[in-house]
Amino acid sequence: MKYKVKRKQQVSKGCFICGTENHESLKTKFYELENNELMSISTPTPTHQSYPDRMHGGIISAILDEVIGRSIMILEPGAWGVTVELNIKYKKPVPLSKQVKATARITRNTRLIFEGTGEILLEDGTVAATAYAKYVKMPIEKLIQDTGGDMSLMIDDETPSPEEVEY
Ligand SMILES: CCCCCCCCCCCCCCCC(=O)SCCNC(=O)CCNC(=O)[C@H](O)C(C)(C)COP(=O)(O)OP(=O)(O)OC[C@H]1O[C@@H](n2cnc3c(N)ncnc32)[C@H](O)[C@@H]1OP(=O)(O)O
Repeated sequence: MKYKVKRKQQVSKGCFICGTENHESLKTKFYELENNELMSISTPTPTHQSYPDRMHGGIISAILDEVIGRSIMILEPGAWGVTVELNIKYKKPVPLSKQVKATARITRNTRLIFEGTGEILLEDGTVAATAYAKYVKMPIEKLIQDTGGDMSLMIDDETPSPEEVEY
């Protein structure tokens, strides 16, 4: 099905997944969709390899962690959390030579925690990995207190976004 992109999420400067100023980052972009799911698009490089032309399982897990963790912002803008549980099932190899898409949604949201599920999708729509994750909510002020509360570490994504996505 096709879904309209409602909003591009901000990215950060230093994060391993979305950091624009982190040379090893996947430079992942995040798109909030009309069905209240989040889609991420990542651009892997040889840095992210396990076996030749196969994305490392730890990197796959990091993408899923972030795309699920960011899905809370669709339901509750301004909410943040830290991962306390993450379960991944690897079903197909993920090639390094192509962009990698992931989708996620929140399945439970309480005052203290949230949970969600996500998938890595290959170009033909095949599900290459699935994930369940749980997060403990934490105010952003606490998460960035060691930087002196520098919110300029989060920046707008200036790259063009698709108007709609299909999966
Ligand atoms: C401005 C720049 C920003 C840039 C940003 C860019 C990136 C944007 C990313 C956004 C998306 C994020 C995606 C990746 C997010 C990570 O990768 S976070 C990194 C990995 N995770 C961590 O570092 C968490 C490490 N764990 C901890 O820090 C501590 O265990 C916690 C979670 C703070 C809990 O601390 P604690 O001392 O155990 O506290 P405790 O009092 O026992 O528990 C507090 C509450 O937490 C709950 N809790 C704790 N553990 C659990 C559990 N496993 N299950 C259920 N509830 C639990 C309990 O309900 C408890 O509540 P009460 O029972 O007291 O009512």
